[in-house]
Amino acid sequence: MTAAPGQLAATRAAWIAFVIGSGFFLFEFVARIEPSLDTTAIASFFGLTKSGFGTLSSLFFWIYAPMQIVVGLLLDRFGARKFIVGGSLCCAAGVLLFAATSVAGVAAAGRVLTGFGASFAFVSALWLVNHWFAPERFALLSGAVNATGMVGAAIGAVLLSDLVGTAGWRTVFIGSGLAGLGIFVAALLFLREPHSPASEADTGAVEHVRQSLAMVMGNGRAWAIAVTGMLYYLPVNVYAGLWGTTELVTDHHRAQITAETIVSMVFWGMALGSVFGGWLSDRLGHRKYLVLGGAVLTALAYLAVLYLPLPAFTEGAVLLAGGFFGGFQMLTFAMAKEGMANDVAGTTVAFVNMIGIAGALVFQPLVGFLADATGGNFTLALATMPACVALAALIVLFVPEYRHPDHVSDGT
Ligand SMILES: N[C@@H](Cc1c[nH]cn1)C(=O)NCC(=O)O
Repeated sequence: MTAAPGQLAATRAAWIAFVIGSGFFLFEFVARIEPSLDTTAIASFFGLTKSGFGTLSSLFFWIYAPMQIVVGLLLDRFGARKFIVGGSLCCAAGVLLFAATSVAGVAAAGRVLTGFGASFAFVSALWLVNHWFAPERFALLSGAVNATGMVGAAIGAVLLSDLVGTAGWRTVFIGSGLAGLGIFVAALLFLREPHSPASEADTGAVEHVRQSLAMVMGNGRAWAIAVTGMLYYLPVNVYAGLWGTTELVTDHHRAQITAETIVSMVFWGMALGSVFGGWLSDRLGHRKYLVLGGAVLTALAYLAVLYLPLPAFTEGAVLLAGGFFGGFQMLTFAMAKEGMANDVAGTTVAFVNMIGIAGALVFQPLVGFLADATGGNFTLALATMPACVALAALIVLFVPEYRHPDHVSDGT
């Protein structure tokens, strides 16, 4: 039997939305890490100290984190198209502004604009997956969105580092800003709005915010899953994203480049694991015990790397496994969203993401504080990572399995 032309057009529109949503996430992930590609040159160009440069770069997150819930509320009420178009334009404009100025204050405004635009990417991509595709494809496709960001950032960082060395950081920023404008044009021309509760929503803005927040933030199950996701996600931002390399250099006496290579395995593993975990979960039609099992194996992997005297190759292999099973944390988005009505899908995903990011913002300095307090013992300070992931496994054990009728497939 052949598909009707209308169905073919919808399938095409769904995949175009997936590619544009993932492409936007990939672009914003590159934009967020871009200043780290040449910290010394950028700091001296703007006449900044290390701490001044750190503040300039972190402005991205100051706006990105609180915007998450706002983005979720907007998507559920107005749909995704206009926010992906506007968000990608702001993000690209912010990157270009950063590259075009020699005034630190203007660069700071550019960084804020980048973070503001970027805040629409991840949640919008998951919102599009939710509303364009059948419920039993959500875990796989949301895992694929995550993997695009991870792989793109890992490959991009290597390629762009080389390019920064030869062409200079401003050229690289301009190139990536232009790529962001490409996403903007693609969204403007090709992105179609899916059918969703937002298409028919007619509640006033204040009432929409009040009702959606009450539904999501008043739901104990959503909180438990958000905290599970946050604890489970910590090693990615805190170990792999900040302190892991230092721990391997100071406590395991690895060379800097070896330590960086070992730590990068987390991101590769995470890209593979978020797709595989999503595929397996959709195939089994099950989430909870995959999150539980994945979290236990992740905790064991980090414990092994921290405490066993392993050769460098084995450390890399174990962190690849830790990243792989860490990728199963993406299932917390499916679990949370499926427990709620479809008209708060965006707000629910945004809430889980915001709690996850907030956790990293607290734990990055906390691990630094613990390392200082223990006389520079990073192994002990980072033992909080497997402990938190094990706690995530314990919490999810008590989360009831529930699927809202909105997320039961009608077979189409
Ligand atoms: N995987 C998420 C973060 C998360 C939050 N809770 C569980 N995981 C992610 O990568 N989000 C992208 C972002 O930085 O917004």
